[in-house]
Amino acid sequence: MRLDYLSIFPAYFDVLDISLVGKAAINGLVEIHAHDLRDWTHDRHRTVDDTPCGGGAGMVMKPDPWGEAFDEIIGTESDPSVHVIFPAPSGTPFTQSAAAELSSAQRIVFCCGRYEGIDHRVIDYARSMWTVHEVSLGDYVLNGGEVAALAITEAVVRLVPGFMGNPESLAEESFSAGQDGLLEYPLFTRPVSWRGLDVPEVLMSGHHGRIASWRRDESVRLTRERRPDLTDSDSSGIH
Ligand SMILES: Nc1nc2cc(Br)ccc2s1
Repeated sequence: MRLDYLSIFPAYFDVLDISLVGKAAINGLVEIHAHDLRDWTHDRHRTVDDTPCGGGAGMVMKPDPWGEAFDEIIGTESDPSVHVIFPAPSGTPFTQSAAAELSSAQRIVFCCGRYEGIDHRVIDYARSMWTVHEVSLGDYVLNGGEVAALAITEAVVRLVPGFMGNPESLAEESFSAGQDGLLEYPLFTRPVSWRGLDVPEVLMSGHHGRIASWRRDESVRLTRERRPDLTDSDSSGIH
């Protein structure tokens, strides 16, 4: 899997060299390329933004640098196997299933907006050429798409076959299919008693049936408490 990042702050992605994703890069599972969008400007000030047509506050990212960067980084041929991701507050909520789908992609290009956002024609052009995802990480606004791109990267790359040492652990995580799309149950380890707080007895019983039942009940309880929106989804197993 090749991952490209287009940003006016490419140094944000240096962290990928030291994180788990860096390990995958070393193993050859992923190839990471960060690019400075200003490298595709031609004026002395390396300008990437301009005032919004129709008025309004703030600045909008000009389409020209993006188009030239696309030409060099991705090419000028249409290819639906290339996934282009635009993190944006107005995007579709990013989910574990979206991460799972992207984990089989061979090419992902992250376009990290700044200012008030990117000229919409950039997204329209990308849609005419590649598979585009406008995604949000939640109902809050960041200063740019870089942090969102890092979060999406981690969610996707950890699902790439061969990345996780123990792929079985993925099956029991929150939102995973193995968890019926529910939130993960509470976890405990030794010591059995810590500062007056004990591990639930059932987990020390060695009775696998009771343990499984307790964990399921806890997942259902937590999901109903914290994410009632998940309890009606088809994959949740609870209605
Ligand atoms: N939650 C998010 N906020 C932002 C802000 C900008 Br500017 C670009 C992308 C995103 S994703």
